[in-house]
Amino acid sequence: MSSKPVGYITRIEKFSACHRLHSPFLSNEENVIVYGKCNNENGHGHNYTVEVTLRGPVEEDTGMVENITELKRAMQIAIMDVLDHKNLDKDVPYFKNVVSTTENVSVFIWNNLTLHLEKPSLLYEVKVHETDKNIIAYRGEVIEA
Ligand SMILES: Nc1nc2c(c(=O)[nH]1)N=C([C@H](O)[C@H](O)COP(=O)(O)OP(=O)(O)OP(=O)(O)O)CN2
Ligand SMILES: [Zn+2]
Repeated sequence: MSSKPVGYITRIEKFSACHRLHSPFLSNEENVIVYGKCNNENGHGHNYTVEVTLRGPVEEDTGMVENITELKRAMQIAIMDVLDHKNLDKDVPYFKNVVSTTENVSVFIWNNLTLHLEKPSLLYEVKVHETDKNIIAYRGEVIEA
């Protein structure tokens, strides 16, 4: 029986976007209490950093888990083309009824990458830095509610 080493490859992209944290499930008063300054009616902006990690065997023939050029291509389509320089709430249909928290931005990116990666089963983690201090990761896990 043969075995292959398992590698993790990560690529980073940065995008700028604005948004407003406002839940349709809460009253205006509740939104102010929950989101504070982030509920500002005219929104606010971030310079987001996204780290996407693929996990898989280091293939003997190529020496790679996946060609980073392929990851770069998929991230351009699934992240940059749809989120960079956008108003998340108004320009991205997914966020019409989904609050544009960094958790949900991470889930959106994960879902979109699975549609555009040549080998979506390699997707291991999406990590989004909303600010230098606020960082959220999603690994495609769900919990039955
Ligand atoms: N669980 C989450 N909490 C919060 C989110 C989020 O996406 N998920 N988002 C926000 C706001 O969007 C807000 O913009 C965060 O910015 P801010 O508080 O200014 O960021 P910092 O903590 O880095 O800034 P300080 O310098 O520490 O004030 C809020 N919560
Ligand atoms: Zn914000």
